Amino acid sequence: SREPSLPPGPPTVPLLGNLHIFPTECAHFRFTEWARQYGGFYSLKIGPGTTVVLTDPAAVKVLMDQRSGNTVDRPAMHVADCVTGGLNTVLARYTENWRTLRRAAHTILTPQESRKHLPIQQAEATQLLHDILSQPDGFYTHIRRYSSSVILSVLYGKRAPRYETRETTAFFEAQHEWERVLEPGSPPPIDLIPLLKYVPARWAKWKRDCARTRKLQRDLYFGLLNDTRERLGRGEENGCYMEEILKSQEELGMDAEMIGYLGGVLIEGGSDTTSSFLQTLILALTAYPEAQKKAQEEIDRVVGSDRMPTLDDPPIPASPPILIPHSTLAAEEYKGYTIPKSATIFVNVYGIFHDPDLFDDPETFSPERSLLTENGTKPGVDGSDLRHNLPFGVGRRICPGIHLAQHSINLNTVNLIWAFQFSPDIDASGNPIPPDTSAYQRGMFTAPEPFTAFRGPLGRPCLDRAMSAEVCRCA
Ligand code: HEM
Repeated sequence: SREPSLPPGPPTVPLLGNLHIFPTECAHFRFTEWARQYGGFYSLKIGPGTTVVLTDPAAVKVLMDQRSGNTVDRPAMHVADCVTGGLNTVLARYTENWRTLRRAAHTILTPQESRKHLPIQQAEATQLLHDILSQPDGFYTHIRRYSSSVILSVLYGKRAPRYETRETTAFFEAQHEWERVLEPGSPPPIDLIPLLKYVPARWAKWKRDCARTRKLQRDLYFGLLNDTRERLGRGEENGCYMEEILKSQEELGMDAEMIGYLGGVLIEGGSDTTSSFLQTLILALTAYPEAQKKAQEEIDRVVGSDRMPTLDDPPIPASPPILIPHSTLAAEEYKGYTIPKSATIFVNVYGIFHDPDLFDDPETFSPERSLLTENGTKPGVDGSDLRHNLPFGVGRRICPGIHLAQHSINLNTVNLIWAFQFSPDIDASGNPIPPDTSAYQRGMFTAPEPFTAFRGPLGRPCLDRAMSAEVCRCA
């Protein structure tokens, strides 16, 4: 049962607590329903353990940003340790290894360093326009090619000129297996019943899945690292990030194992997040033609037809539904309640940005709301506890790739709206079939289900000129 010192939550049953009603897919919808019932700070009992869900910007600010020293940990995840030996920065506990990996990631991803990668992003963004123009139906995969090519170039100086490039397909294969391993409900509840760790592999499918995923990841991450090391040995530097890390390896206190996984987590962090945002953007533009029209008019006013957009043109925020869970290092007091040590904390970003008390008509895609007030809240409502970059995380765990990601997002958002008209499919009677904006793939790294969107180029003379050039397909 729920301890009296915990914030309220759904009624519990013996032994399981709330485990039997814990959502295993699209958790943000259920988390949001409960928030409307129990408030922005409520608890769930998962067996003997405690989970806290935050859907209140003030609670997020205090507990996750201001008291981040205590909420910086991640919950135990045995399967992640089996696959990466505790060296995946995103899922790692608050250990010395995490601090070392995080420091190293930070050195290349500062605002100044991120600006140096802009020429790569601009070149890849131009190829993205070219690819969509020449093969519109493939826009979904062209976007995935874009994001993995940017991160592979930044890290290893190696492009992915095609979606079928060896490293890209190897990455998507490994990522697919990784997502299956991490999918809630896919492995048995090992973190709740640690005895399950000792079941022999021949009876534990999850162990065989972990071993296969580990091999796929290591083949790719250490293969890329070895290529870089060998290139350095031949004196053929190309100025990529992993060269810097290899050169300052001792100073950073990293061994080869850590460097391999650092590269891996940055490929993972930099690929599907960025592409999911851009796919979501196209989904929203297709479903909300009025919003698309307004954005095009604004871009026409600022950019026009004679030049392509640049990064100084307008920005837009991104939004994953729930942040990666955090965990407490010690008990934490808030509003008269006590969150115990080792409690799991979810920040329900979806629930916050869909709160009708904070936002007018929150279900509607309406970017212009951000022009009315700083965080897009209703006029007269205090939105000062919100942060526009909340979708990138909180406290000491905030996404280190935020600047690189913002450049990709801003550049491609403006490019896509400037260059194309996205519109829904048409049925047999000629009526538009609006895409389902809530159809998202299940799993930890969510993205819209593939959808169709007719798109026509907007007749930009300078786009035509740029597109008539040959696109370099070399790596
Ligand atoms: C639209 C793009 C992106 C979004 C929305 C995004 C979002 C996030 C979020 C929500 C977290 C968890 C923060 C938390 O626990 O509070 C995170 C962590 C992380 N991200 Fe990103 N990210 C993006 C792009 C990138 C890029 C481009 C990179 C690498 C170049 C990257 C690398 C990482 C890493 C390494 C972590 C783990 C941080 C840690 O746990 O210490 N991300 N990201």
